[in-house]
Amino acid sequence: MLELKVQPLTPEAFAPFGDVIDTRTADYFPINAGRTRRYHDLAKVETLGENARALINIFVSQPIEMPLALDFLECHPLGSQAFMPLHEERFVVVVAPKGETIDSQDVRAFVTDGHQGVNYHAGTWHAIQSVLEREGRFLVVDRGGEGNNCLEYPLAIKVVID
Ligand SMILES: NC(=O)N[C@@H](O)C(=O)O
Ligand code: NI
Repeated sequence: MLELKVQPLTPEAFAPFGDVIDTRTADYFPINAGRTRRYHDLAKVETLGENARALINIFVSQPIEMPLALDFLECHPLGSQAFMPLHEERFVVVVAPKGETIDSQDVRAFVTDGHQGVNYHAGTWHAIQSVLEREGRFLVVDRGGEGNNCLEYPLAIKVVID
């Protein structure tokens, strides 16, 4: 079984897998007579295939127990998938590069700090949402449309936090 210890999420380390959504590291410009800071175009939304469209969702998830035991990773070949916590919830992110197969050497585990969201690029292998400590409410932006947009790859992983 592959055992991984989570590392703090950073945009650089996550770049091969997608985007980190974080107003603390993003540029903005003023709108609405200066009352609003627009943090603009923070992540690459991909909606591929027939009748593809962007979906706005809310996920309400029960917390996981650590160590986290995974028996598969999944991917969405036809679109990106973004998770943004609505109440500074922390969550565990396990990813592997897009591809037909997964090399265990390439799997990475991260933990967010409550201010961060993630956007998985189309095809990035990832664990299903794994929120820590308390029930989590997340804004989720992903892809709707025709075709199978959820593939699973069997892989046993134990994720530890420290
Ligand atoms: N299935 C679904 O909507 N969610 C998963 O893709 C996930 O990444 O949590
Ligand atoms: Ni997913």
